Amino acid sequence: MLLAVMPIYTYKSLRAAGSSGAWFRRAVLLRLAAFLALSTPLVWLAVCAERSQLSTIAIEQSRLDVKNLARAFSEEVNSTISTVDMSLLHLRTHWEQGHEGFSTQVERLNKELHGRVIMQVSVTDAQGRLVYSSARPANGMDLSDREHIRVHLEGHGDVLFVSHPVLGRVSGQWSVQFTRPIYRGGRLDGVIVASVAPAYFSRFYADIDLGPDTSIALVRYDGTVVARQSRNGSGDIGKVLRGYPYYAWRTDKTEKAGYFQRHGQLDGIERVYAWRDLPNYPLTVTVGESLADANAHYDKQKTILVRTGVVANVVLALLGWVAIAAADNRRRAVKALAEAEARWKLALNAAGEGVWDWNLATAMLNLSARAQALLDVATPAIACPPDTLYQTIHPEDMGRVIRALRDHYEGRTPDFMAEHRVRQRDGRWSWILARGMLVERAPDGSPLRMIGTFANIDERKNAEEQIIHQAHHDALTGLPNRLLFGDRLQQAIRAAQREQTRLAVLYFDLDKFKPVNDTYGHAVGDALLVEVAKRVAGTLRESDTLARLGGDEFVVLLPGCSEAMQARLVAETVLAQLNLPFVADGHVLHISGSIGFALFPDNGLDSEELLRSADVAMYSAKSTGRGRVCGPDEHLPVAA
Ligand SMILES: Nc1nc2c(ncn2[C@@H]2O[C@H](COP(=O)(O)OP(=O)(O)OP(=O)(O)O)[C@@H](O)[C@H]2O)c(=O)[nH]1
Repeated sequence: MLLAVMPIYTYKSLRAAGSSGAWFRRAVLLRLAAFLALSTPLVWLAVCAERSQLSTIAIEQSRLDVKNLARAFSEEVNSTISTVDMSLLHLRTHWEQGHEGFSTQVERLNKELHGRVIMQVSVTDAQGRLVYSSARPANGMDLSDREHIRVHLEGHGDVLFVSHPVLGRVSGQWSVQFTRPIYRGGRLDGVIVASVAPAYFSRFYADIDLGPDTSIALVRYDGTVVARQSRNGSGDIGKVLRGYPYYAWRTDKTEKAGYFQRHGQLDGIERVYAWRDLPNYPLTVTVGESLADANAHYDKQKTILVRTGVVANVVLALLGWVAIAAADNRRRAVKALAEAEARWKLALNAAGEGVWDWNLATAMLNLSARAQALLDVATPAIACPPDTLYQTIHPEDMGRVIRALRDHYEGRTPDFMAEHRVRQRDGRWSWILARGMLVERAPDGSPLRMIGTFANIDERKNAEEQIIHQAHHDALTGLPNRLLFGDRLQQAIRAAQREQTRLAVLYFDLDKFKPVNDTYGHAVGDALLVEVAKRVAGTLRESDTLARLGGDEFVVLLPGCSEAMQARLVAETVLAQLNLPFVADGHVLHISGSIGFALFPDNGLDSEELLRSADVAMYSAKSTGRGRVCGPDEHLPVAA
């Protein structure tokens, strides 16, 4: 059958349709390339966005750091300058009260301040000539041209002045001059000068490692670098910075602190800067952390991010490859399935077979056009729960169908096959051969889906029935033959045994039949035999069986007959019919018959014995004159 050779595509077989070669198919590789061309930029866009986010965080963190440092630095520097200023005021008081013991005061003060700041102290007269120096003997040198002296000689009031850093000609050391005017009697009497090494202002940060490119500077109101802690060491002291936003303090006093980001003027390094004005002095502190240092804190995270991107890209590529290869496999399998389906449907249609697909989970039966015609249903999909099969299947076939289904479900048969009748819409029964096989089971093993075919077998069934009929019936009269009669007689005997009843058999042979044949021909003899069968059958009950054993011999089974009298009565009735004239093929014929009968169990305990008894009785009737009925007890006359 076609079903046996056609491929059955199940989910498993679809999966199996894929092969390792699928990975390297051109179509798969092209799709993978397209997938990667789309997904890779997305992955790296995400990585770049995250890296940029980290850079933003780095700069924000850096701003916070430099802001805090600028505040701390400004407080420290302010404290140092206050110390210097307080010391100047203290020494000025001494100087104003008299010059004696002034050197001692200076030494004592330096001792007290040791560790915080060490100052050299000088004093000029009202003309700017040096009258005292803690570093060397006063030689009356004219210092009136120096900015930090001149500013007081010009009279700008009692304010602290901070000078440009000056590189000592002899010492080679930088110093910054802090000066205040000296008054006597309300008039300018000179200038007191404290010289301080700029390193004092940034020493506090020498030990703080913010990164190699961090810059901490103290800048004068005109942009002059007073002190700077950077990779350049003290090399930048005295240089003038231009164009920085913190100059605004001179015009716009509202801004006292702020940020900016730029390339450093002194070393070209890009930094995040925080600046803050000293509250009481014309100085600004700046702290700058290089972007490279700020970002270095997040280098590890950035490296991890890049590695994550690489891993994500690889994983995405592999997953994409698997998914694309699987999709390609499935597409090919489905295509192969469609082609195969088309092929075998064509083959099945050509063979006149209908295809059915029964979903047991939804109880829906899908039918091809041919299957629909065979079942004689109006739609290609019908509800068909297993317990409604009896509505369409012939009751006599139902048990066989259910058994075949159960055998297949339980694995005893490789496929399902059953021949059964189905009811047509006009009420007729039509024979079909149903074949099928389970293609899907639930995880618990219960059947989910079956597919199969229907074929109409009416013709074969009719032929079979005809053969069976011919094997059991007499071709001339249509009566049961010896075989069928023997079968029915055995069944009747078994029933009589079970029910403790009796039955009778008549055995009769026509008298003077041969002359009919001889006189009118065989065809007339045949016609007479047919008429005899009809007439005798007409005298019997439906439950009786009239059979032709051959020639002009007939038997009758009387299942309900329990008395010899009854049997005799039936035999007499049959005989009366045989004695009546027959018309066969236009000829009026007169025959008769000799009838013997026997009873079960009286005259035989099985069919053969019983028939033999009836035959013997018939022979008695024949030999005692013909045209009569004889029972089993009526013996043959003793031969003369
Ligand atoms: N026409 C016809 N004749 C048959 C058929 N079968 C057997 N015969 C004939 O039927 C006759 C039966 O023989 P007998 O029963 O001895 O002949 P009979 O004349 O009835 O003799 P008795 O029974 O002694 O009265 C034979 O001539 C057979 O050839 C048949 O199917 N058709």
